[in-house]
Amino acid sequence: MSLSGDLTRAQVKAETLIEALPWLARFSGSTVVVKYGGNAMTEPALQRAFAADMVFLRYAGLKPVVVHGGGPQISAMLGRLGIASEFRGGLRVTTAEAMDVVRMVLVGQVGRELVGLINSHGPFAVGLSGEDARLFTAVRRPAYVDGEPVDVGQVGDVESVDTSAVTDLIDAGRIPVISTVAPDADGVLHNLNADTAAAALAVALRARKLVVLTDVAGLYADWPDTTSLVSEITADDLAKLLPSLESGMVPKMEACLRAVRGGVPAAHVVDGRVAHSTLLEVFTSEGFGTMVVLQDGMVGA
Ligand SMILES: Nc1ncnc2c1ncn2[C@@H]1O[C@H](COP(=O)(O)OP(=O)(O)O)[C@@H](O)[C@H]1O
Ligand SMILES: CC(=O)N[C@@H](CCC(=O)OP(=O)(O)O)C(=O)O
Repeated sequence: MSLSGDLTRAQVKAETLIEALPWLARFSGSTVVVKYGGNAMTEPALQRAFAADMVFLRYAGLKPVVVHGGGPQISAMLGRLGIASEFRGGLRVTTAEAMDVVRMVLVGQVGRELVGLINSHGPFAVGLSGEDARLFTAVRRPAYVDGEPVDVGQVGDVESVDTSAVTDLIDAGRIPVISTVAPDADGVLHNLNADTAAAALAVALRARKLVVLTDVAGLYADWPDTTSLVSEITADDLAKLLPSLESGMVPKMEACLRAVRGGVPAAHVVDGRVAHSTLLEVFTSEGFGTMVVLQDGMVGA
């Protein structure tokens, strides 16, 4: 490499770093709720990149809170145990038997693995489930298929959030890592869709952003037409689009809508197949994926 080539590369690196400056200034001190899911959760190099991103955010003065999914891991374990599972309207039909497996996999496996990855960088991550310190209280929810409600068993929506355990950890400089199982008011455990729970938590924490990782580039207005990627959409336009969306995108986009209507300035769906997608979203001028805002012209998201 020539001296001028080295200088050019150094300048590109410096420009990349300096591009983050206005975003560091804007978001330092802010709480960001990140839903970890999709490929980022199953591919080892992407898992490590995600964990590094959370620690980067923390050192940059942001307050990351991670809510993790685990649908593929739950399905794999149910399969190994010979328990059938089925999705309706994007939600897993959860019998009492399946609920035991959901809790075991989310709290005991996926949550623990992510805590370990983050903690390879320092003593930051502490795992919680929705059961801890009454973080989430669930209420049974139906799924909707062709506009009709269908019973999906022990599946919950978030009825209330007690943020105190999470804010205690944030105040201590930790990174909370949250598994989405929660009791209802009678103590019956429910399976919460992780996108839904992340949105409810972002609202309760008055987060600055909700970032949802998935395994596509973002929301497509006309799925699977790849030219129809939406870079920004308002809550009202998203509400109109929701009935036409399929499967996993339904709870994800409902979650974004819930977040921005609940006061979170921006909700983003980003491509978890790309390493460091969270950093690209937070710290670069172009942003990344699909951004949902309450109204057009919302600045500073
Ligand atoms: N309009 C749409 N835009 C983007 N993806 C869509 C759309 N409709 C359906 N999908 C599907 O939804 C999937 C994301 O949902 P899901 O698999 O549940 O995500 P995750 O595992 O990240 O929670 C995408 O991989 C895609 O196959
Ligand atoms: C009710 C419901 O469907 N719960 C989900 C919980 C995990 C989750 O949401 O995981 P992903 O984000 O990876 O899809 C499930 O059982 O699969």
